Amino acid sequence: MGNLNKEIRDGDHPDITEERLKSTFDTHKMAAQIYNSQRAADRRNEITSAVLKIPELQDIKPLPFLSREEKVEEAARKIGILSEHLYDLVNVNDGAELYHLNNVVIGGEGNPLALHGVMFIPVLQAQATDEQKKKWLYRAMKREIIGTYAQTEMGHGSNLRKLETTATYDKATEEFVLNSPTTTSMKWWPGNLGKSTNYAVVVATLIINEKDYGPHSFMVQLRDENTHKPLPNIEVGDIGPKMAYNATDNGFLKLNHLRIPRTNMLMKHVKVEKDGTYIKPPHAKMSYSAMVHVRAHMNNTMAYFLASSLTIAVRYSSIRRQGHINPKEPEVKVLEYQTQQHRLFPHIARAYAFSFAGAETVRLYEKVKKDMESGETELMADLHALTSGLKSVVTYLTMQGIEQARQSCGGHGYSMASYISEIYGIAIGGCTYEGENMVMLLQLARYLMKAAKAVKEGKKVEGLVGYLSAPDNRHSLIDRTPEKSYDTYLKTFEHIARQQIFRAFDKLEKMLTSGLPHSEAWNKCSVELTRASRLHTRLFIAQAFARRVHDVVDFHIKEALDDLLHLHLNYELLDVASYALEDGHLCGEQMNFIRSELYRSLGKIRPNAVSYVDAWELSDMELRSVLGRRDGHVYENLYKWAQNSSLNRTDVLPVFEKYLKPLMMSARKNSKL
Ligand SMILES: CCCCCCCCCCCCCCCCCCCC(=O)SCCNC(=O)CCNC(=O)[C@H](O)C(C)(C)COP(=O)(O)OP(=O)(O)OC[C@H]1O[C@@H](n2cnc3c(N)ncnc32)[C@H](O)[C@@H]1OP(=O)(O)O
Ligand SMILES: Cc1cc2nc3c(=O)[nH]c(=O)nc-3n(C[C@H](O)[C@H](O)[C@H](O)COP(=O)(O)OP(=O)(O)OC[C@H]3O[C@@H](n4cnc5c(N)ncnc54)[C@H](O)[C@@H]3O)c2cc1C
Repeated sequence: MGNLNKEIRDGDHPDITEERLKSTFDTHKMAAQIYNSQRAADRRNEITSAVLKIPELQDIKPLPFLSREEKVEEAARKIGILSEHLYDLVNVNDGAELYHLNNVVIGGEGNPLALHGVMFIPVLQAQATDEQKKKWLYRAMKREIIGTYAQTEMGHGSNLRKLETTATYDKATEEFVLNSPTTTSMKWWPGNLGKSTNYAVVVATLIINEKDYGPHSFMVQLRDENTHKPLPNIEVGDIGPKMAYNATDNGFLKLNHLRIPRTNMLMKHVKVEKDGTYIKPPHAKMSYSAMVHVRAHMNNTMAYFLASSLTIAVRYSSIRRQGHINPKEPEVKVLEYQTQQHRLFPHIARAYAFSFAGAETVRLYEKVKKDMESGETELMADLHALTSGLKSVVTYLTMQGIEQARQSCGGHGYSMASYISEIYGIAIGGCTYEGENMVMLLQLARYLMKAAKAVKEGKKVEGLVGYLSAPDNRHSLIDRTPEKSYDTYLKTFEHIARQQIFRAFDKLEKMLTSGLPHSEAWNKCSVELTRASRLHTRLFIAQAFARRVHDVVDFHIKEALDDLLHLHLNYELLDVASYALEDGHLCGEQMNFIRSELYRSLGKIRPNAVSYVDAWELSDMELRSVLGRRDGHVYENLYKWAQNSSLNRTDVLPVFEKYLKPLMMSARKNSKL
């Protein structure tokens, strides 16, 4: 039958092999749950193996030792080589395969085609007419041109309706005049805009006959296709180094009365006729599709970042020995400490939960995308609400989890040899991009307040907010029913979310009734509103996790996932318990029960800890972490890694003669006086 944990190899560190031998489930079958099919999990490993056979695709040296320019060049070099091998390595129509290939070969720090794949192509697919697709999309897919999505400006990102870049229609010439009138109107932030791309979909405020029609999308050629020089009336460049993600040239763009043909406006759903007549889209927010596309996929990318950090931390914790639990016995693996388990295991459960919630979200997204092609827009509001809440909650909790993973590695976690700080830097960008988290929580809150109003008016609501109409127990049944059921936990989460949604609703209503204008009342309630959104979203995540466990057929996988779900429900409930204690839905006795279940869960998870992270099947090449090495041989490789430091090229640095020697000489002279 072979080992259940598929990472076991001869010569590995015995401490990590010992962990893997304890596995109660087949890690490759678990990978099928994480990546949604056995075929997808197999393909990931096949792609990794194929990449390992191509020497030019390996990192020239560990990425933390590269300068920013070298990072940009290295990513571009690999993109060039990848293009030659692309069709042999992946199915280019499969986004998950492409994403995996990118993670293995290039990693998360970015590459010249990042925004091209993530936003430029999707926006053309969703918003270009057939004729426009022929002109740009097919060239973009063949990489004859490289594009990005240029929306955010120096002065405005969140509030799209106040973008300062204008696209003024000139009926006489049938052109739009694109202009950045102020410094703050410059596009600022778009990925790859700085140096890599030669085209961009620019989002600008449409003006026809002096009337403002709001943000619309326009295709703009930025650079000459042969020389790559910026075209006339265009100023473009890089915005400088960032916290992380520095292989990517996030850029600025100033448009100086640039004229583009009328047919460069993306017109699948919305139109400006030759005579300037404006024809509305079937839904006002259809042009926001590229953002929804990324938000819908972010749960999975965040789950991946979180799982990467945890793989590093859990593997390292299984070979790191420090201190004693029993003073008569040798030093223990730090993974034995309950505090270490409490620090890491709930985040493992979250990574799984985000992946399962992500799969459901992508399914809904695909449905809405298909509907939109035929002008059907009914589910757009549901998708917008769901993705707004999830992107905010998942990015925030991912941030917490990665930082805990880093701290759990002690001093070595702080070294770039762990690579966790880079993963952290990349992941936390997600709290900001695609809609600042508070802004997006407030978008979901609008949807929740509408649902709450409907319920108050005696109407029945369904779908994602159906629980607002469902019967509620005054007291939680956790620990009060003979059978062990997750339903009691989910009902408690429902109660908490429902109470908070109505609390925010009542507060808002009270202020409105007192005569406060809506926007002011909204602002004064906004902390309560964001709380409601978070609780609603955390309920959805827990439900998605439970739905997945319910559907699993394989006994051992189901059992292992069930343990994670149990940990998740107890940990998450403790995290938000104050809401349930407030109105007596939970009592002290139940809190004790939940706490003791949590501790019991940690013990249950412990033997499988390494296998839970191994099941993500993240290769050494994609983890880029000395601490997270599959074979557990950390210490000798830490020493090897440090040899890459340019400071070690000579024993004595020039700064010694220049500064340190004079400093010490003069100090010695002074002390002789
Ligand atoms: C497997 C495959 C591959 C793919 C992968 C993807 C992976 C991604 C991760 C990769 C990792 C690293 C790569 C990094 C890439 C970084 C990319 C970052 C790119 C960007 O950041 S682009 C810029 C993003 N900018 C924003 O998100 C701006 C945020 N602001 C807004 O979206 C809007 O301004 C806002 C807040 C929605 C408000 O819009 P506004 O028009 O002002 O509307 P109102 O507030 O008045 O609301 C009116 C009404 O409209 C509804 N609404 C709003 N938006 C939508 C929507 N999209 N759909 C449906 N309905 C919408 C809103 O709910 C209101 O409804 P009411 O009924 O309440 O009136
Ligand atoms: C790594 C990275 C990559 C990016 N890539 C791209 C890209 O490819 N293309 C692109 O166009 N853009 C890109 N962006 C820009 C990004 O989308 C914006 O920065 C983001 O949408 C946030 O907008 P902002 O910067 O205007 O934040 P601000 O809105 O200025 O946020 C500042 C603060 O104000 C608060 N705030 C703002 N409005 C409200 C409100 N209505 N209610 C309550 N609080 C509010 C926020 O919560 C926040 O605390 C990228 C950004 C990053 C960090």
